[in-house]
Amino acid sequence: MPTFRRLLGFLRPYRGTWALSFSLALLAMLATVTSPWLVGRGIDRIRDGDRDGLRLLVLAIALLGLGRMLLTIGRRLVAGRVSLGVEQDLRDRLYGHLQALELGFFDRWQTGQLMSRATVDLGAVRFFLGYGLIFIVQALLTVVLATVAMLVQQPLLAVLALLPAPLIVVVGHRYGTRGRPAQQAAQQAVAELTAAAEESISGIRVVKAFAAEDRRRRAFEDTVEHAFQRQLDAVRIQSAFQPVIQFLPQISLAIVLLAGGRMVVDDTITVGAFAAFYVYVMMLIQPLRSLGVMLGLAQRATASGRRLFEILDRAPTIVAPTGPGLPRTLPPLPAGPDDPPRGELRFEGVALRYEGQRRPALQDVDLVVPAGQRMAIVGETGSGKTALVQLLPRLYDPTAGRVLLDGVDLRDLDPFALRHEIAVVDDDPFLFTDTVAANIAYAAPGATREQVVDAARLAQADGFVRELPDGYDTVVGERGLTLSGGQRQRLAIARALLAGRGRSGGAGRPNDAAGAAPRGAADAPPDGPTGVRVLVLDDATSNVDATTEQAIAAGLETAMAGRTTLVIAHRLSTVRLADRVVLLHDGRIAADGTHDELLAGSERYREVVARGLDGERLLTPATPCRVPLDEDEPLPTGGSTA
Ligand SMILES: Nc1ncnc2c1ncn2[C@@H]1O[C@H](COP(=O)(O)OP(=O)(O)OP(=O)(O)O)[C@@H](O)[C@H]1O
Repeated sequence: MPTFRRLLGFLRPYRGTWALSFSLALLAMLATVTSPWLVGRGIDRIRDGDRDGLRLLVLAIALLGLGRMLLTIGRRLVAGRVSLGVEQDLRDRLYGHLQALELGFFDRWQTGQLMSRATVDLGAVRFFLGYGLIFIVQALLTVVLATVAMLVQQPLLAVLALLPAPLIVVVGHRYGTRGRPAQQAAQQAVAELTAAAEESISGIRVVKAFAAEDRRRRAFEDTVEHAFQRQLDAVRIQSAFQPVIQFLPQISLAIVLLAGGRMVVDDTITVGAFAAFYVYVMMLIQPLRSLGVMLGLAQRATASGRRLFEILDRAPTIVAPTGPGLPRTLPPLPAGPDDPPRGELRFEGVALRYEGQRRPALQDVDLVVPAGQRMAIVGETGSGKTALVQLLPRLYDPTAGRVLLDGVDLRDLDPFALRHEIAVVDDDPFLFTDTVAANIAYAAPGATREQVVDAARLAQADGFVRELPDGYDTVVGERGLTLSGGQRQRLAIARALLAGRGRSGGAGRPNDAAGAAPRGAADAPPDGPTGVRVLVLDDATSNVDATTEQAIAAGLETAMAGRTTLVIAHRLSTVRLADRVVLLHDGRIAADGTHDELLAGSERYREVVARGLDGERLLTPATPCRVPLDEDEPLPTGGSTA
């Protein structure tokens, strides 16, 4: 019941419209209930041979019918507005809420589950609130008004005719208690089906690559069978109850024919009164029957509502903090050469344990990354590299300790504002179904075409983009399936290069001026990206060949210049982009220093290099690297691990 009451809460903004709809329904029902009485009077006029009286009554019946028609048209229009309004509100609220929820929520929910709630459940709720509820009210009104009319005219006959009514209520109630759980189970099964289908389609490449179509199909057939059985359970209950609910009103008709017919024969009532009564009972049948259907609708809506509230009640955990002086803002970006550089990162006693995980992904992480430094993060798979960088845009909050950007605890910042300060290039970049240009300009919607092309050129994407059928206006498919992994990665780098542009309003690149960039800053074009303090590259060049990678590295050089950069590195060439290397092991910092220092001093680093860090290339002194390094800096060869 609380769910039902909460669902009614969605009608609150439409109280006025709903009241209008209700009033129109009431008037229409009054007209409906009056007409059998007029029909009865008309029949008596026929018996009496009263032509004028009959004509008048026919006119009244016709006018009443016309009025009812107009009222119903108005009521339907008004109810339609309510239904569509509720649907829109529900969609906005659910989508807005999903957007506000933190990443951790999506770790535990299947996409298909969320999709089915956003479509199937939302549809059930809006149909019930928009139409179902008014049908129920209308049906109840008809029952009440017709009952009153019958009681006023023939109390005894009315009581006899209404004898089966309590039975209908009892059966309806039983139907409710047994039908609701069955409906819920069926809906859950359909949601699982949707989730399974979604996963099969989005994972189609893996399915095909491992020739797992048959296995996948069999698993899917099991899910279909489960959904089929649950729906069959619901149908069985429906099949047993619905016909009974339909049959019971027929008993009333039989009683009226029997008892009322005798009264006419005995001259206790007129034929007209009997006819009117008969029409009243007929009038009751449809609402009583549809009440059963509507009960089912109400049940479904309540079950769906519960599933929607399960999401809506899940409060986002990563939100803008409230309290005196909160959320805080970051110190301004440098406006001139004398201003301090920005982008300093501090990890103080940081630990992160993902929900439901026993082992922490990060623990006791103490780290200071000075503004403008480029730090490579290396480590075996699962060592916590991604976990560490995910803390920066507050995709997750640390479970212990704190992370500070330019002296401000990230938890004191509005995550929305913070994310404008940090550009991330993922290792599996997601592209939206949109043009190449729009995908590049995703983080900077105000960027001009020139800026987009510029960023693409720097990311070595311009060449292949121009060869696409519509160049920058080519729409790339879902997840950019029409592009290769390397091409997607280059677009993602271009996107990061553009991030923050036009937001800070400052001309040029703010951090350059203070000389924070240890190298490369001087090579950057004067109209480079602005505003982003921290750049995170999650093995951003893992999908491209060596030649392209070197070219991208030159572009990255521009992006990194003057801003703090954290690079998750799997290869030597990526490590070479950095001033400093941090080695993670089991979520802890195992070594920290330059590549050469670590090679010389850390046994574990040497192991990681030899086993995982694309060892061959790292250990081969001949590995070419055209990243512009300072002339006096020797190329790291890594030979010492041999
Ligand atoms: N969303 C998540 N929910 C629960 N556990 C997670 C989640 N993401 C990562 N983990 C776990 O946390 C640990 C650290 O994972 P992380 O992704 O940071 O490793 P990584 O060093 O980036 O590995 P790789 O090089 O393979 O990408 C792993 O044990 C992983 O299983």
